[in-house]
Amino acid sequence: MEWIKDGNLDFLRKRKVEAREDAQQSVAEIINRVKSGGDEALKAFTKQFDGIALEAIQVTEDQMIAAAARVPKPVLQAIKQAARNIRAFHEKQLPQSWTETVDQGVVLGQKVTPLDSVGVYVPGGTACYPSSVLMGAIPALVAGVKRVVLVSPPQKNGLIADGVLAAAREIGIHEIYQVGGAQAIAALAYGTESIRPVNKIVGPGNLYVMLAKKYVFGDVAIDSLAGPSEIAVVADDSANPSWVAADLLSQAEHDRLSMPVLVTNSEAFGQQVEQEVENQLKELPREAIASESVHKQGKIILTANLQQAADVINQIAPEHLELATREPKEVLKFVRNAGAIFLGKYSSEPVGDYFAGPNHIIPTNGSARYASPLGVESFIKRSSIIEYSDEALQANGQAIAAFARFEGLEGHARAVEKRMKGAVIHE
Ligand SMILES: NC(=O)c1ccc[n+]([C@@H]2O[C@H](COP(=O)([O-])OP(=O)(O)OC[C@H]3O[C@@H](n4cnc5c(N)ncnc54)[C@H](O)[C@@H]3O)[C@@H](O)[C@H]2O)c1
Ligand SMILES: N[C@H](CO)Cc1c[nH]c[nH+]1
Ligand SMILES: [Zn+2]
Repeated sequence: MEWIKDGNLDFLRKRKVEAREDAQQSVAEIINRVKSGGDEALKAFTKQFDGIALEAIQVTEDQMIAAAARVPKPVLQAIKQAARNIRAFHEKQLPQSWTETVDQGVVLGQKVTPLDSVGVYVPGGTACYPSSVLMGAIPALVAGVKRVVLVSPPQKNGLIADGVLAAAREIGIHEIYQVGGAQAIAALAYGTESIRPVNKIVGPGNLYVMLAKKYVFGDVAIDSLAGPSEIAVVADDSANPSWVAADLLSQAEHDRLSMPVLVTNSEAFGQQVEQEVENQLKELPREAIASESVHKQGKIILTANLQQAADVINQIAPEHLELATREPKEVLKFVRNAGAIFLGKYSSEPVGDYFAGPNHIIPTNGSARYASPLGVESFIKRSSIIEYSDEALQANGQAIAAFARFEGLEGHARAVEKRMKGAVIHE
C-alpha cells in the first residue's frame, strides 16, 4: 500500500472516471451498436465479453425454479432474512403524499407516484451478487414500481447465477434478461426486440457499467455512479490490525479497481495493518484481484489526529467508512461525506453488504459528496398540488400579474387578470 504522510491527496484526481478514456470510448461504441443492432448486438457482445452464445435473452420461469432448487438451504434462509431486514429498513423511507390548507382558500401539497418501470443491474462478471438483487429491487417494490426488470451477465454455465435467480424469485421478480455490461445498460435505456426500455436504471457494476449509466443519463434516469467498491477505515491504536486488514481486503476483492484506504493517527498501527494485509492476501481465493487493488489503489494516510482524519475522509467521500476508534461517535461528528458509515469495531463492512438493512448500492468515486445510497426515494417522483379558490385568486392576483409583467410575460399576467373581478391595474 502507498503511504501518504504529507496530506497530499492528488491520487483522488487520477482515479476520476473521466481519466479512463479508453473505457469511455468502448462503452460509447457498445451502446451505439446495441441502439442500432438490437438483440443481435446484445448476443454478439455477450459472446465477446462473457464467452456465452445466448439462445434466449429472457430467463424462463422453469429456469428460475431449477436455479432456486440448486441453492443450499442455509443460503436461501440467509437470503430470506436479509430480504426481511432490507424491506423493514426501506419501509421507513416511504414518503407520503400530503395536502395542506396554508392560507384562506389556498391548498398546497405534493402527490407521490412510483416510477412506471425500472431496470436493476445485478453485477456478475467475476462474482455473483444475489445481495444486489435484494438491494436493487426491494426499495423499488416498496415504492410501488409495477415493472421491475433485472439484467445480469450469464455465467460460464450459460445462465445467470443460481443465487441471483433464487433471490429474484424470493422477492417476486420475474422479468429477467441474461445480459450484462454496457450492452445491458443500452438495452434498458433504448430497448431491443426482446427488452422494452425502462424509465430508470439502477444498480452497481464495474467501470464499464458505471460509464454506460453515465452515458445514457438524460435519455433515461439513473440512480448514482455506483462503481468499483471502496472502503476507508479510520482507526487509532485501539483497533485490531488483523480485523482492519480483513475489512480492507473485503472490498479489495471486488475489483482490480477497488480502493482500500486506511487513515490513522498512529504510524505503528499503520505498519501492523500493512503487514496483516500482505499476510491475509496470500490466503484469499481472489488474491489476484485483491492484490492489484491493494497494490495499485491501496493507501495508508497518516494524520496528526482524528479530526484531521475526518477532513481527509470528507475529501475522499468514500463509499464505505468504518470508524474503528476508541470513540467512533466523536469522529462521526466531523464526517460529512461518506456513503455508509460503520461505527465501532464489530460493525464490519460486510454486515452492511448483506444483512443489516441499509442499501449496499452506494455512490463511489467521490460522488458521495453529492449523492446518497439507493433508497425508496430513488423510485418515486413528486408532483406538486396547487389549488386556489376564487377568494385566494382575487387576493393575490394583482401581485402575480405585477410579477409576470416585470418578467416581460404579458400573457401570464392576462391569464390571471381574466379571473379577477373589478379594476385591473396595468403599469
Ligand atoms: N458501489 C456499489 O454499490 C457496488 C455494489 C456491488 C458491487 N459493486 C461493484 O460491482 C462490480 C462488479 O464487477 P464485475 O466485473 O464482477 O461484474 P459486472 O457485471 O459489473 O461487469 C461484468 C461485465 O463487464 C463487461 N466487461 C468486462 N470487461 C470489459 C471490456 N474490456 N470491455 C467492455 N466491457 C467489459 C462485460 O460485459 C461483463 O459482462 C465491482 O466493481 C464491484 O466492486 C459495487
Ligand atoms: N461491497 C459491495 C458494495 O460496494 C456490495 C457487496 C455485495 N456483495 C458483497 N459486497
Ligand atoms: Zn462487498
